[in-house]
Amino acid sequence: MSHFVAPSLLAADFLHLDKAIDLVNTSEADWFHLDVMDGSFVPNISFGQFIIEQIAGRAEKYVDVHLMIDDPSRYIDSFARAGASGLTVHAEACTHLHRVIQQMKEAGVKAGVALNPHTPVSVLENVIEDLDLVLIMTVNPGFGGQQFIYQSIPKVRQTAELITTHNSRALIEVDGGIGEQNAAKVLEAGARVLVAGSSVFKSDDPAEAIRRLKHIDANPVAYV
Ligand SMILES: O=C(CO)[C@@H](O)[C@H](O)COP(=O)(O)O
Repeated sequence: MSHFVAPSLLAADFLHLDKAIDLVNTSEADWFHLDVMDGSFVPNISFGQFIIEQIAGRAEKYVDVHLMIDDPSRYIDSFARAGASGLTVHAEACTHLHRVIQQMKEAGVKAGVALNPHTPVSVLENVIEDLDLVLIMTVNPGFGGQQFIYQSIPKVRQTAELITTHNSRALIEVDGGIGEQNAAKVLEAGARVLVAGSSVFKSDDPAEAIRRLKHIDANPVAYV
């Protein structure tokens, strides 16, 4: 099964977001990845529903929205209405994670859960069957351009095992410090979605950077 490439617009030039959107639309990228930060769950503040609505209105591909916000249950419906195809909440930000997953499904979007680097995969044991996506953070969330944490690779493998054991359809997404130097390794561990911010938008040729990530040579483990 081939993998998906999801450029993160956080690393794009915000004065020319239209160009970044057109680039993703016309490139070999599969998804848009949009990072919502609230200045509380993570130190930075990025953008919210109104910007996402505009991006989604121009996007011709799957719109993957990563909510790095406290108590995301308050905003599931409004992000779904803004045009998200899928929403991902942080396990660490939800007191009632099972309920929030049901809320995403009821809102008609794909349901994802993200785990920070310190959070064990075992927190997903009782919800994995309901998930469409598991996002393994490969940096601490809140900033683009950080160093990939190599301990994430066995964690991706553990997640793939959990998915197989529970016969879940969830895809594994990796996010943070992803580029050509580590893409094969995470894919071989079981990742199916590569989020890439700096390695795409800070490169001299973003479309070519996307193309190279899409054509990475790897021997992925078999699951889902
Ligand atoms: O969620 C986040 C950061 O919190 C990411 O989506 C980053 O935006 C990825 O950026 P790079 O590490 O690829 O620059």
